[in-house]
Amino acid sequence: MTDKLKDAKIVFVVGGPGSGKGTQCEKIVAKYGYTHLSSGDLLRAEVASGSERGKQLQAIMQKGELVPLDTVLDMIKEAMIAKADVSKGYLIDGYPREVKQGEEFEKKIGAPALLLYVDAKAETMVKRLMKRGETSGRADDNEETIKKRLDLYYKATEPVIAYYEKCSIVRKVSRNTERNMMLQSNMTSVLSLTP
Ligand SMILES: Nc1nc2c(ncn2[C@@H]2O[C@H](COP(=O)(O)OP(=O)(O)OP(=O)(O)O)[C@@H](O)[C@H]2O)c(=O)[nH]1
Ligand SMILES: Nc1ccn([C@H]2C[C@H](O)[C@@H](COP(=O)(O)OP(=O)(O)O)O2)c(=O)n1
Ligand SMILES: [Mg+2]
Repeated sequence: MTDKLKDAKIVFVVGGPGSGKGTQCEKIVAKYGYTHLSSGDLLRAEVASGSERGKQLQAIMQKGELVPLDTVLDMIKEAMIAKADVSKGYLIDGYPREVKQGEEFEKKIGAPALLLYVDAKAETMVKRLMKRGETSGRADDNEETIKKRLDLYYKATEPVIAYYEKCSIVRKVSRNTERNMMLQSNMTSVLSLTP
């Protein structure tokens, strides 16, 4: 089964909540035709289905916590396989959330070619999420949960970036300033929204 993904080009997209991961991924899809898989979107789709598993997931996400590793990984793998015949590569948005998740992904699916690090200041992220919360209908776009998501990001997810820096696959795009600070690859040169 995993054979289908043997030569898949994989890009992890990592950044804090509201840093703009989803927004940047859309731009890459438009330019490079990659398949965008947002782990958060996959989880929200499961919640929307009304399944028993979805109900459990909703409770976890509403608290700003992480859902169990295996659940997310299985969903991502399933979605990747479904697109394997047509995909030029995959943008895995919002995963890994902790070093362990990255290790498991590599064991069960494969190694990433690149990690795109979408960087934004905490203040910027909070402001954007509060604004998005006015219309998103997302149960976790509220002040209290945003704070928990941020704390968890700094504690669990930032170490993921340091982990992959060791193998020099991290490309950073800064969403704090008007212009992109770092345009280190073809991939990031398409990332040009104003903050
Ligand atoms: N002004 C400005 N707003 C942006 C930019 N990128 C994203 N946003 C807005 O910020 C909010 C968060 O962006 P998303 O792309 O949803 O961020 P995300 O990192 O996917 O966030 P999660 O879905 O919480 O993981 C959205 O309302 C976007 O419209 C940017 O470069 N400039
Ligand atoms: N790999 C993942 C991705 C998302 N989640 C859960 C926890 C997150 O707060 C929610 C929403 O994820 P999403 O990536 O859409 O949003 P944030 O970056 O947290 O704002 O889903 C998870 O537990 N594990
Ligand atoms: Mg998103």
